Amino acid sequence: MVAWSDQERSIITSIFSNLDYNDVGPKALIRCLIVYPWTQRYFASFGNLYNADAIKTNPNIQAHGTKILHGLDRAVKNMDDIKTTYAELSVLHSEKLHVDPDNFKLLADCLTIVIAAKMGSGFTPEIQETFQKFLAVVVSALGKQYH
Ligand code: HEM
Repeated sequence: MVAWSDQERSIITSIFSNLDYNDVGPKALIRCLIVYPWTQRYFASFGNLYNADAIKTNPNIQAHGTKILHGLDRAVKNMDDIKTTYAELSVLHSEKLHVDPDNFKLLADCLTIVIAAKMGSGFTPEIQETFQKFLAVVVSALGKQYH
């Protein structure tokens, strides 16, 4: 089990409570699809992903980016049991969507970049340390049902 100090809990809660999910979620997913174009293959049913502009303005991508942030919100609210919280989501990504679990890390990195840009100098190394720990637990939990 992962242990969280009170300080780490308050850092994670405060980062997320200050985020606009409708802004940050789409930006992170858009960045992932442009920077790592092979991730586009999972979104074949989402319509036009022909170039960066098409990806940026695709309403299905925007909606899905927001959905991912709401997915992360569940981990924030269940920090002591992220593994169980994500068991079903892990099965979905593995068995139904066949998403290569390496991609979780790539999306997590894109999210870090978007949040760092938003927070500016407020995204101190200490804040990043806690945020990376949180994302590492999320990525590991999402990969748990792969075999
Ligand atoms: C931080 C990592 C991620 C989180 C928290 C997350 C969360 C979610 C959530 C909440 C859903 C909706 C599940 C449902 O409808 O019940 C979903 C669906 C999906 N995810 Fe992820 N996801 C992550 C990473 C990824 C990555 C890296 C990819 C592919 C590169 C991916 C591809 C998909 C696809 C294709 C769907 C189904 C979309 C649809 O057809 O509506 N996910 N994800």
